Amino acid sequence: MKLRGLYAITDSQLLAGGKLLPYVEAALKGGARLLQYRDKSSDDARRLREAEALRELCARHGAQLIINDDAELAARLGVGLHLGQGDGSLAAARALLGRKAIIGATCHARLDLAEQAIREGASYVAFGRFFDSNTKPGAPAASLELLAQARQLAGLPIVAIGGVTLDNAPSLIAHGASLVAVIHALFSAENAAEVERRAHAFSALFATP
Ligand SMILES: Cc1ncc(COP(=O)(O)OP(=O)(O)O)c(N)n1
Ligand SMILES: Cc1nc(C(=O)O)sc1CCOP(=O)(O)O
Ligand SMILES: [Mg+2]
Repeated sequence: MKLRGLYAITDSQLLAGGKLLPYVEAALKGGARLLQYRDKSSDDARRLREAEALRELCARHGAQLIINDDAELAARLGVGLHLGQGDGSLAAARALLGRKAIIGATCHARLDLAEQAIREGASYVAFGRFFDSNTKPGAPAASLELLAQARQLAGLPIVAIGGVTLDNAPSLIAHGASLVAVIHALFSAENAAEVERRAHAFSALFATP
């Protein structure tokens, strides 16, 4: 599967109150190619239940589910994984999940971290944050020039994250981003129909002329 397009990431606050499944389904209908389940709680039973439901939705829409932080849950469901710098060994996760699994790595604004992630078996490398982020305002800042440099270095898909909106996503794509990862500008919508409209608009930015 070619990794290119909208990468939607869930948020426990924005999707509270029964919005998780309808809003995610809207994002998938709008063309999201990857969906990351990002839930920082320790309620393992709920996390398993929700991740299973998301796996089913992704399968129905031809998208890939990625679990944030939790290699064991990803292995249990047979889906992908995203690891940050403090989230455990990428090489160990690759051994656990097998060579076909999608495993992504946070590289902040550092090409050396991307080189290391590539050596350890990453499927994509993620850089950010590129703009002011509602979700993670304190994340280290990254520049558009970095994306162009990463393009030279990595034969892998490059994910851009952090404050991505419909207005600024074109600059990220022009500088080499293969996927744009979005939370607030996608899921802060008033209703599921608006999520779908936004997802369509993000996806259209990747359409080849
Ligand atoms: C696609 C993508 N890129 C970066 C991150 C951030 O990961 P991390 O630094 O581990 O921070 P948390 O998301 O775990 O708070 C991500 N989740 N997804
Ligand atoms: C989870 C995350 N990681 C980041 C990083 O820079 O590594 S920025 C971020 C939050 C992305 O959410 P929003 O689209 O609302 O800014
Ligand atoms: Mg993490």
